[in-house]
Amino acid sequence: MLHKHPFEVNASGHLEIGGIDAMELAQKYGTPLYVYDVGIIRRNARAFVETFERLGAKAQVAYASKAFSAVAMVEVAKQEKLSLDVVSEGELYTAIQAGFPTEKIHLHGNNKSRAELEMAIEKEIGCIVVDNFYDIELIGEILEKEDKQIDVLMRVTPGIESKTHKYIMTGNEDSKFGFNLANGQADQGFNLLHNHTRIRFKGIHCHIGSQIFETDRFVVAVDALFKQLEKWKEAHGFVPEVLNLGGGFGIRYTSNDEPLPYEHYVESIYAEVVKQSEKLDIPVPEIWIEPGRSIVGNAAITLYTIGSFKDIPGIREYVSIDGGMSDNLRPALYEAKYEAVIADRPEAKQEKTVSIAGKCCESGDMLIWDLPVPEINPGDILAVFATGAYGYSMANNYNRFGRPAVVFAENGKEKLVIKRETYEDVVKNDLSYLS
Ligand SMILES: Cc1ncc(COP(=O)(O)O)c(C=O)c1O
Ligand SMILES: N[C@@H](CCCC[NH3+])C(=O)O
Repeated sequence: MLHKHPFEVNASGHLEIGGIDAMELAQKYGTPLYVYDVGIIRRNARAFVETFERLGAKAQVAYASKAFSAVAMVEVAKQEKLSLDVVSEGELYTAIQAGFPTEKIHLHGNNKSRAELEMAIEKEIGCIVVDNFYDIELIGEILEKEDKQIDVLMRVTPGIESKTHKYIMTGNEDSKFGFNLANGQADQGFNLLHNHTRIRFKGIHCHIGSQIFETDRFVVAVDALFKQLEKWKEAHGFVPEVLNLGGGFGIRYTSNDEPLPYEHYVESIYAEVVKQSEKLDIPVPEIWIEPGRSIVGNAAITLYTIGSFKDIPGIREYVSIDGGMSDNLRPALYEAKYEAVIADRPEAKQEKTVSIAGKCCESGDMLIWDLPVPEINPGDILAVFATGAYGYSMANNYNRFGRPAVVFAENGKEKLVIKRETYEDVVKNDLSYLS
């Protein structure tokens, strides 16, 4: 284990990913390169699925594919018997391309288009999570036109502040997502949904935020949902079939992060749902969760080649790599922190502290501030840990860089699963103005 990250060093003293030497991967596929250890993805998925099984809970673990959506990833999710959370037609299309069972797909989104909803209804996906009144109207219209029905959950905003970056809080009252519990919007939504002739209203959903390190926020969320359910039971006799507590389970980016074992979240959520169901005198509903980051986050490493150096004596030394905010937006967007090692000597004695700069034309394109490193030179391969979630999925073509390639490695075998974008790819939608 390197700095508490789940990777090993091989007999040559090199970093190893899924049983493959990181230096070989960099040489064969070039850099920047995302490499996933598929064994870690499976282990993460099983921690959730097997805990529900052990507890005897009826449950669905839906991988939130926004964290990393790709045909190969969806195939692994399918193998691991996960359900799938998608938030767009593109993610839904990816799932369908990967042959994912549509009845286990759940569609989210705070501004679902008619085309997205039509596709979801045409493909008869398992569930649409309605986010607002416009959703209900559009879904109703499409179902009427197509003479169909569909299962629906209502996303509610419980007014819970989670301890995380404000850009990734979602359960607080001032949020663009969901029907607020406090101001009566959830009641209005309920009135539209529960006697709808075509919408099969199954229950409620809430997602309090992302990268959360404590179970008590989830317990508070369960309590908030049950407070509302009690009102709906008394007034309308409503009994939910499903409660979806979203995702948000925190992972280790740096050695300062101390994530909880995933089992703890499942156990706490389940215990509270059972307790509250008994109190309300209803059968324990099916519990759904939507982990994204916690399935893929710690499973990938990004490999970069080190290039130029700039030493400002008494201030800092900048070391530039061949990627940056174009393949990992998180440091620029959330001041997210990462750790990294030099791939062919990950355990070498650290000699100095440098700051790792991306190559985009932005002062804010800094991947890691103040990273301890051994003696390093241009051409060295830098391996950044825990880049598996919201890395590739938020990659972009800023400065017209092509997006990196993605490789899956497992048990000493590797496979290219996303090709590197070429410059032809980058200009493929451009049309000449003059000819
Ligand atoms: C509705 C919903 N479900 C699931 C997730 C996945 O969250 P995470 O990747 O933190 O598990 C998100 C993202 O925050 C979300 O908005
Ligand atoms: N993209 C964010 C998380 C967003 C969660 C999706 N609702 C991150 O990298 O942390």
